[in-house]
Amino acid sequence: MHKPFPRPIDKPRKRAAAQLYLTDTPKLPVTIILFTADNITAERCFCLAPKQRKSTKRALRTSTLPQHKVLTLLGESKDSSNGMSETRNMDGHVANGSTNGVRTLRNGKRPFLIGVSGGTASGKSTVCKRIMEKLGIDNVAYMQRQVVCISQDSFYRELNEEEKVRALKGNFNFDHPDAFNNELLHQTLVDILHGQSCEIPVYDYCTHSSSGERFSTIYPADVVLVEGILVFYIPQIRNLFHMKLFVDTDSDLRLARRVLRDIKDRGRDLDHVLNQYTMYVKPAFEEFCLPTKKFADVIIPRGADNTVAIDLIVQHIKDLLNNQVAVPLPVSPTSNQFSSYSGDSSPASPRRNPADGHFKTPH
Ligand SMILES: Nc1ncnc2c1ncn2[C@@H]1O[C@H](COP(=O)(O)OP(=O)(O)O)[C@@H](O)[C@H]1O
Ligand SMILES: O=c1ccn([C@@H]2O[C@H](COP(=O)(O)O)[C@@H](O)[C@H]2O)c(=O)[nH]1
Repeated sequence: MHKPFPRPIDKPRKRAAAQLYLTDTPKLPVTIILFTADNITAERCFCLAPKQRKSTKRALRTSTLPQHKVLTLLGESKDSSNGMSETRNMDGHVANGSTNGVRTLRNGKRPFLIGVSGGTASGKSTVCKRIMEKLGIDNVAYMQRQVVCISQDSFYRELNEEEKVRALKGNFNFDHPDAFNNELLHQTLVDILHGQSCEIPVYDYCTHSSSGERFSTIYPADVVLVEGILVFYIPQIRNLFHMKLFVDTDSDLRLARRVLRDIKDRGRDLDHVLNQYTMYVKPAFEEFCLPTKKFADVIIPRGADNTVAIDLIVQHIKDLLNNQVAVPLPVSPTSNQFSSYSGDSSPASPRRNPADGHFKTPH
């Protein structure tokens, strides 16, 4: 359970710099993150009218007020008793029921990012699902989950008309690193590491596209699982993970599972699945996915059948959540043309990867 909020300020000299993250959708709550000298200390959601957003942003830009002052300025109710304080808008109205506050991070620490890779239909999603089940997360409301899971598939890039026609015929290579919007995935993970809520596109395998209108919100969580065939391929993305898992399942079994799944869930027929598999999926697995196995910290043979491996990982996550494991900094990209993750608050010095600095597919 996280502590009641606003928390008592134990050290008066600690000042909070507040940062306001605005979403483009006016109806969505804005997220305000309070930083102190050592780390993110709290994150709150507020529903503000557009005008209020502007003035609040201006007021907060240079703020070095103590936390409770910042929250007063924002109109937060002070009489929270259950750790999920009411969030009020600037007029003092309850914004959205009583449990709409986004949870604060585990003692203000940065989230722990776990990458889960492996070939198609190796069981990546199933392994993540088992981990969540064993942690009992699936019974917890989305906003309050300590562990969340996202898929690289949400970050497939938009296709042009000609590519769409080819995709519908099974003639597009969805297993090549360039099929993804890697910049967006990278930026999303950087935002997650900074404790921000993120919106990720909802991908439709039948139309091979994200609608552009449907998003799912990822709320700040202590542990974030990121699964996908190529999450370890791009160094800037790979280096953001604190822990890397590779699900290693026999390729015949993967093909058999893929055939059944793609026909049942992804609107394909047998010809389509087999053509795509032989033409693109298998060669790309060998060229791009399999070579990234060497980056894994833990290889999970037989995927979700490997209950011993899953139990060990679950135990590690539990220890993390109970603060019994020191969280290392992920490798920080030195220079990046898209965004930067500055893990500047940790004393640990980041490991550097000589391949960093160029955000493109390393052919
Ligand atoms: N251990 C398992 N035993 C039986 N079926 C499984 C197992 N793991 C995964 N599957 C099935 O195989 C298919 C692919 O699994 P999934 O977890 O979606 O793989 P990935 O995320 O790696 O593509 C799904 O239909 C899933 O239900
Ligand atoms: O529009 C699409 C997008 C992706 N695919 C295939 O999906 C897999 C990756 O997902 P897994 O869950 O890891 O299997 C990849 O092999 C693509 O070929 C697709 O067919 N159509």
